[in-house]
Amino acid sequence: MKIGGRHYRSLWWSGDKDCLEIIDQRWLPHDFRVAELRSLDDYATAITEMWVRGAPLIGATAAYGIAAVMRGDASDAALSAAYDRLHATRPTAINLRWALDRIQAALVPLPVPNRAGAALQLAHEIADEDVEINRRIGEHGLTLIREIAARKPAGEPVRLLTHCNAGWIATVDWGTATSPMYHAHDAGIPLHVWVDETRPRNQGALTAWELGSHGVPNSYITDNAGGHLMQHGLVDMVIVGTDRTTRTGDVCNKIGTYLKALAAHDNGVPFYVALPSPTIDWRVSDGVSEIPIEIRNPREVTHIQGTGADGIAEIRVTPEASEARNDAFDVTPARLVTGLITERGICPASEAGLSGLFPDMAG
Ligand SMILES: CSC[C@@H](O)[C@@H](O)C(=O)COP(=O)(O)O
Repeated sequence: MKIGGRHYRSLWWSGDKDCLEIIDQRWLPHDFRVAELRSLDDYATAITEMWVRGAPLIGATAAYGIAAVMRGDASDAALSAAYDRLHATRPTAINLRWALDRIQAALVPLPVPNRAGAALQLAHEIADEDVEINRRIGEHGLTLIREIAARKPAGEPVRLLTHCNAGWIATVDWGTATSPMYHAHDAGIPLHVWVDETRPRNQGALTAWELGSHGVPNSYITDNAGGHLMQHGLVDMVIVGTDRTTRTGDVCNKIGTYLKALAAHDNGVPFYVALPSPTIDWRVSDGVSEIPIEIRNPREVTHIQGTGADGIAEIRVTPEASEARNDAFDVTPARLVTGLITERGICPASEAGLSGLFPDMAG
C-alpha cells in the first residue's frame, strides 16, 4: 500500500544491503522508520518485541529468518536451532509454525550447499503468496460490502467495525480484514470504519493510520464503544482478522474480539472473519481449550506510548503498586461467527464449511 504516494510492502529483501528491511512498527503511527534484520537474534527480537506483528507478517518474517541463517550455516543443526528459536518467539499465531514447517520440509532433503538459495527463494514465495491471498480475500469481502451498500440510500456509507490491526501492516500487503475495505473504497463504495483502539498495544492506531493514508474515512473509538454503536444501529458489519482458526471455525484473535462478537450477535450485526488459509490449524478442534494464548509483559497494560512536544514517550497509567495481567488473544466460538472470508470464497464457520473450501488441506 502507499505511504506518501510511494508503494511499500511491510517487508522486503534488499539485495544492495543483503538483509531484510521491515517497517518498524514500534514507532507507528508517529514515526515511519525502517529497520534492517540480519542475524537470528535480530529476527527473533523483531517478532517477540513486535517490530513486526500480525499473523501473516510474523510467518513471512520467520521464513526470511531461516533464509538469513542458512546463508551463514546451512547445516541440519543450524536449521533446527533457528526453527526452535523462531518458533518460540510468539505462541498464538499459527502462521509462524506454518511458515517454519514449510521451509524446513523444503530444505531438509536438499544438499547443504543448495539450501541458502532455496530458502531465500521460498521466503520470497511465501511473501508473494500472502499478497495474492489477501488480494483475493478483498475481492470476496467486497461482494458482502456491495450487498450492504445496495440496500442503503445512495451515498450513505457502509459502516464497518474492526478490532486490532488486520491491515496491510499486519501482512505483506493488503491486510486481511482491511482488504475488503480497500477494495470497496477503490470501487467507489462510500465507507466509514469504526476502528477499535485495541488496548493495550493500541493496534487500532495502526489501522487508523493505514486507512487514513489510503483515504478511507474512519473514526478511532474506545474498545468499550462497539456494543453501544451496534445497539444504536451504527454498525452494518464487523470484519476482524485471526491468528489461528480451528478446523471447526473457532477464531482466535486479538483480546477483545470475543466481546465484539457477543455484542454483534446480540444486535443482529453480521460478524465476519477474514481468514487466509495458512491461519487454519487443521489439528485443533476446540479453540478455547486447545489454542495457546500469549500472555505478554504487564508493562504493556500499566504503561502507554504516545507522542507529545518532546517526541515519542511512554507513560505509566496505573498506580505504582497495581498488578496487571496481559492476555493478548481470546477465542470467539464458531457459533458467533457469521462467515469466514477466505482466498477461495466465503464459508460458514464450521468444519463442513472449511473442508468444503479446502478439501486438499483438510486431510
Ligand atoms: C491479518 S492479522 C490478524 C491478526 O494477526 C490480528 O488481528 C492480530 O490479532 C494481531 O495481533 P498482534 O499481537 O498485533 O500481532
